[in-house]
Amino acid sequence: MQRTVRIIGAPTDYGTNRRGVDMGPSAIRYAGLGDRLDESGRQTTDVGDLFVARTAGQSQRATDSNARHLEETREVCERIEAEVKDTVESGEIPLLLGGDHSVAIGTVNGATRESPMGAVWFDAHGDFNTPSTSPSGNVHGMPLAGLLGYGEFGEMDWARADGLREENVAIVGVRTLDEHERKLLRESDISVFTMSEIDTRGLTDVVADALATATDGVDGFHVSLDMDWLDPQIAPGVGTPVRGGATYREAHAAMEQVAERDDASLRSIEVVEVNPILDEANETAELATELVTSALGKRIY
Ligand SMILES: NC(=[NH2+])NCCC[C@H](N)C(=O)O
Ligand SMILES: [Mn+2]
Ligand SMILES: [Mn+2]
Repeated sequence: MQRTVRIIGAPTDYGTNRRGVDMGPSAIRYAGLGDRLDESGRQTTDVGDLFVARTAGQSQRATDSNARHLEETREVCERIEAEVKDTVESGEIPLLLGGDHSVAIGTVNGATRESPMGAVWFDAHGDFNTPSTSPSGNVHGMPLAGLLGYGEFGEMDWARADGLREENVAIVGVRTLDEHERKLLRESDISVFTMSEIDTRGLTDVVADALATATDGVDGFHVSLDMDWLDPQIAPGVGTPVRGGATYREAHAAMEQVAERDDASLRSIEVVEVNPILDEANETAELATELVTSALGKRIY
């Protein structure tokens, strides 16, 4: 029996200066997420959106600190953590809809339950800045460093997820890194699979390696799907697009490889960075819906 998927919205844009990504959960639901999953044979429940306090005013967030809105991000992530924890404890699979990528701090903290866990992070970026290395001050560029307790995050219990094992973390699709971020990643035990490696070895081999990394010696893994992993031509609705991303077919193939893993080992999944304001007729949200459905077991035949 396949486990039920619990859909949880986290409509936050506190982690980025480009606003609009807080509308991601609506756009993804509007694209038919619940129905698509039901049609594929997956049972679902949708608990709606978690509370995210609105701040009035500016069309873009300020750009004046090392880690902007960290306090608001903590609040949102603690709510996510509680809901995800409850989901995992009740035997369901949490499907978290972002929001910017800072939500991952909540999802992974809720999913680990102190038991060692791995993660596959599909992303154009490393998300491995710390407040002192970040060139932008955007927390969505920091969640992996936060979860692994790097830099200032070492002191932040709410961000660090002690169950996430660094040697079981794989990033897939990387094609841009900030200077200090690159250095810190090289010193870490994270496996980084760049877009160039995908070009030379092929996507299937790379994703097989990433999944092997994420599941080796642990009893569960998390999937973090940043929509900027994809090429901006097919996923234009993201705040930090980078040319040269995964194709439509590569992305589906990767998600099907995720689904081929034992259903019991998938601890949690999230899809983030869908920004409807930057999108074209909701195509990025539709693609997010398709990919998540593939990852949760939908097959062509
Ligand atoms: N989740 C994301 N889209 N992250 C983008 C991060 C971009 C850049 N590395 C930064 O720190 O600002
Ligand atoms: Mn990214
Ligand atoms: Mn990201």
